[in-house]
Amino acid sequence: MDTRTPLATIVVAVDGPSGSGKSSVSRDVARTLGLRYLDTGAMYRAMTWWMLHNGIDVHDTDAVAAAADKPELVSGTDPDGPTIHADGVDVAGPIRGPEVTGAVSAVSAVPEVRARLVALQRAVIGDGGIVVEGRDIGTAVAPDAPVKLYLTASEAARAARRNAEGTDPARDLAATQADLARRDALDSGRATSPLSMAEGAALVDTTAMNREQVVAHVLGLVRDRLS
Ligand SMILES: Nc1ncnc2c1ncn2[C@@H]1O[C@H](COP(=O)(O)OP(=O)(O)OP(=O)(O)O)[C@@H](O)[C@H]1O
Ligand SMILES: Nc1ccn([C@H]2C[C@H](O)[C@@H](COP(=O)(O)O)O2)c(=O)n1
Repeated sequence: MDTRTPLATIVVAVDGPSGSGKSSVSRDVARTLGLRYLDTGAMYRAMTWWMLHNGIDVHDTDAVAAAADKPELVSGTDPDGPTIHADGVDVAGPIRGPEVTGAVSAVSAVPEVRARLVALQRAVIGDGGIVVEGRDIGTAVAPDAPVKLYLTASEAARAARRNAEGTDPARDLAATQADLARRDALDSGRATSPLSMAEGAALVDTTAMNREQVVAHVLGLVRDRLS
């Protein structure tokens, strides 16, 4: 069977733990190939921002479930400038703050939230031509994607990369590493669509690779599947 796919309809599914390089590598790959780019983590963060902004207790599963269909969430897919709006508000900045980061795993574990966002993600994917990154893209959102990747790196490497971003110079490496480990455990341990490597996915351990090397490797894997 010929499993090659035209570039215009390809779906590249990229999963992996926090800080493994999913967003940066996916954006570079999409930009290079002229594909769209979808950051599904930003959608879970925007949902979480909306819950906090509207006074919903993010640890009250019933309250989160009841509100899951309320926010209007719109994702822009230009890899040069991805956007995310909740009820018309540009939330790209606030969703990266500590309040949302601390609450997003709890909100993401609620099945009604996942069902809503998976439906939105599939609508954005449409006929393809896109790189989609998150935690469950190859396992749940687009299991038939022609290219499925699982990016990972050691916890120490991922923490060092996060700290090198310098957004919080006071933060020490051990605290960053502990936060990554906490979020990985919650994301891998939840009952619905836990973070795991999809069947047929290529494992890319980026611990000893720089960003350019990872992008070149991934571009090779994608080009192998193009018709
Ligand atoms: N191979 C690499 N070597 C060194 N630094 C890298 C590499 N890949 C990505 N980075 C850097 O590591 C940081 C984390 O990468 P990125 O945000 O892409 O990870 P992520 O998997 O999308 O994380 P999250 O799931 O938390 O959003 C960024 O500053 C990025 O530039
Ligand atoms: N497909 C996805 C994407 C993200 N999440 C959750 C789990 C993450 O901790 C959180 C934030 O994602 P990030 O911005 O760090 O990539 O969103 C998920 O459950 N499924």
